[in-house]
Amino acid sequence: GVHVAEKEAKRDYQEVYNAIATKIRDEDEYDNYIGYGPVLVRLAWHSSGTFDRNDNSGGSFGGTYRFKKEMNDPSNKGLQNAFDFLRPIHEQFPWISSGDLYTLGGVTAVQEMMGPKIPWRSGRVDQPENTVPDNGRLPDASQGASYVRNLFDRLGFGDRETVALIGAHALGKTHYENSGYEGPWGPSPNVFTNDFFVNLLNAHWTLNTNKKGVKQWDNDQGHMMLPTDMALVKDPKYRKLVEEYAKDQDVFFRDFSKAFAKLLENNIKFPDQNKPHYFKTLDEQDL
Ligand code: HEM
Ligand SMILES: Cc1cnc2ccccc2c1N
Repeated sequence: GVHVAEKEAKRDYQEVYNAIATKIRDEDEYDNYIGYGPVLVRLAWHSSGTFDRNDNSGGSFGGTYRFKKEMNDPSNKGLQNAFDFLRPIHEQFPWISSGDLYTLGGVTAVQEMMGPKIPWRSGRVDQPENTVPDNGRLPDASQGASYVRNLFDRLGFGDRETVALIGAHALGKTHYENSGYEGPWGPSPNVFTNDFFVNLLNAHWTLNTNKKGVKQWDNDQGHMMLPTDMALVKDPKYRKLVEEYAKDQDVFFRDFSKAFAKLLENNIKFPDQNKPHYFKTLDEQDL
């Protein structure tokens, strides 16, 4: 059922943001100098993407990613790097819940990679191991548009929100050892832009079977797209949205911010007194 967030305690969440942001800035060598930003965004998404609106199960509230059943979900391969990155932050701020930490990690990463401000509320409460949702709720990259539409409908999202959210694939890369997909990263692996949409529309894509026997789309500049990425330009309704975001990065940023905040808060009711935080970036604080 829907969880009720606990009333916000007198805590300095900007301090936690700054600790995460400083660590992202310092540890820049991870993944061939992409850094930890993208994998932190993916952890926030995967810890929230287990939500099912049909029975109000899953979602970020209980921080259940910390249990091995969820951590070992094949869809979560590679996220251990984000979990290990956040461990010393959790030791420094033991009062923060796992769910708040995983989602705050994603918000910090988006903003420090020059993405839009993401409003964030605290109050998630760790839940016990017997509340871990079943594996298999996170999306399969080999599928087409109708699968994507159904999966994001289960998460409570329409077409606009779905296309905006998948725009996060401008960040980071795929890794053979995690998902069986491989590709040198996109044009801006650690800077949040609308490049994913521009790339989708402008490059010449060919479908190949990679050395792991997995089908993926490759282009002449060495970038790749997943089948579910390509579905966004094959489906006429999705394609309209891809064109809109490729033309106007500000509209993409506005829609992404709303959808990402909603994703991180699915299945949670927040008390009115828990106002959304709009965190300052390190640059904005001259740190
Ligand atoms: C149809 C929906 C989606 C599918 C099938 C999908 C699938 C994948 C796959 C297969 C990878 C590569 C993982 C690896 O090999 O390390 C990946 C990476 C990533 N995904 Fe998605 N994803 C989806 C939606 C999203 C959404 C909604 C977000 C965030 C809002 C997101 C953020 C990321 C990021 C940031 C990475 C890069 C991680 C890294 O560089 O380590 N994805 N995704
Ligand atoms: C350019 C591009 C396309 N698709 C992706 C899917 C997952 C992760 C990264 C991606 C990426 N950089």
